[in-house]
Amino acid sequence: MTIRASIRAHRAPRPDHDGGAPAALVFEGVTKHYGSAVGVESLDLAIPAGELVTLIGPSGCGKSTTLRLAAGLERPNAGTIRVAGDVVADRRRFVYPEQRRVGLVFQDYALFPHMTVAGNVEFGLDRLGRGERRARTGEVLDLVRLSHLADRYPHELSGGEQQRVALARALAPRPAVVLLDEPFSSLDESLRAQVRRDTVATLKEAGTTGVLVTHDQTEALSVGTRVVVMRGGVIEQADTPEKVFEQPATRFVASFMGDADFLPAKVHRALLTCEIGVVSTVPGWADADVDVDVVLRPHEVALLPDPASSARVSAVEYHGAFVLHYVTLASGRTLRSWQPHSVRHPVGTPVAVTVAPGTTPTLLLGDKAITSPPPGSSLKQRSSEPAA
Ligand SMILES: Nc1ncnc2c1ncn2[C@@H]1O[C@H](COP(=O)(O)OP(=O)(O)OP(=O)(O)O)[C@@H](O)[C@H]1O
Repeated sequence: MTIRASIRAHRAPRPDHDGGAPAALVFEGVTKHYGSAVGVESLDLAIPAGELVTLIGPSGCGKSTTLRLAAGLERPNAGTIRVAGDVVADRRRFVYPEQRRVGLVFQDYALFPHMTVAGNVEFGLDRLGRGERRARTGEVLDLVRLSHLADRYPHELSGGEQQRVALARALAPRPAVVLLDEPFSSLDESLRAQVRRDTVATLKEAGTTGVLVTHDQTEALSVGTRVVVMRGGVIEQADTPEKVFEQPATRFVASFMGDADFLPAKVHRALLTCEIGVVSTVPGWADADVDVDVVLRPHEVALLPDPASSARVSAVEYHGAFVLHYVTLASGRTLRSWQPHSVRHPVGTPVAVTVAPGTTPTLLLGDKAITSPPPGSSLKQRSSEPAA
């Protein structure tokens, strides 16, 4: 089964409905090409109401194209896009951005400089009467805790406050989904975490579905109720943050979402072994005999000085709370290991390398993760095969 097919199957029975209520945003077989460049290819994704989905992937993988298609800033070449159950783009139909129930928050906020905070928020509410417009503006400014700055102009606000105005403006018309394109990237590190927490809390409080594009792996994992990892215009994996990190579907996801090292390994009679010895048992693989690669993350690798070991610490990087140790194994391959702040093994120290207890490492066959023995890897099967 291809990854795309498996993602579809996993959303059964109806990809665009969640217990009767339509999903907030649905892409069905959506393709967008720019000449010969692939923006997105046969994209299938259903985002239930109330979720906050993070979109992540390398530069050029199609994140912004996905948002722009949802917003109505691009027309798909093929496929169907639905917002809150309504078709907004397909072969025949195309609903313009201002008529879609989507709100947008961009990296640069795009506030109108000549309008006050209240003016900026009221701007998208022109279909309401004056009284209702004022009341709704007051409500969303309360929500983002900016009521006291309603009469200021954007240049009189901090970056974090401008971001909150942009969010209030996006939320004011009660959109079915808010699309956020790297909304925190122009904020400095110390402010970013606070603004991020405020934004997530505001979206939750408003009960609004969000799709957030980010370059930052930690942000994708910590903010999203679901993380969508893209590559080359297609979805590699769409899952909970825990699954994406702990059970990556592919070699690419394993290496893109956090640090990962790969070692050739073998599963024989339910025992996973590689160059560092026995890694773990693999329940349910009692009859298997198969060569795989094992994915080891630095927090799963334990070190202990051992003069008899041929593995050596080859580099040490100080990261503050933790210290990253690079270890060169007898084969010349390198593994990384996070050690607590107080532990520093000098370069050249011989170390025994083991896997932290309780680790259930991901196994790869080629570039895909496997959770059960592949066909043809059973010892029983092989012993019953007639000799050639
Ligand atoms: N207007 C355009 N004209 C031609 N090609 C485009 C256009 N917009 C996007 N592309 C191409 O489509 C692909 C996807 O671009 P997109 O902007 O969606 O990627 P991205 O994942 O958002 O990248 P980044 O992280 O760098 O912002 C890229 O190969 C890009 O060069």
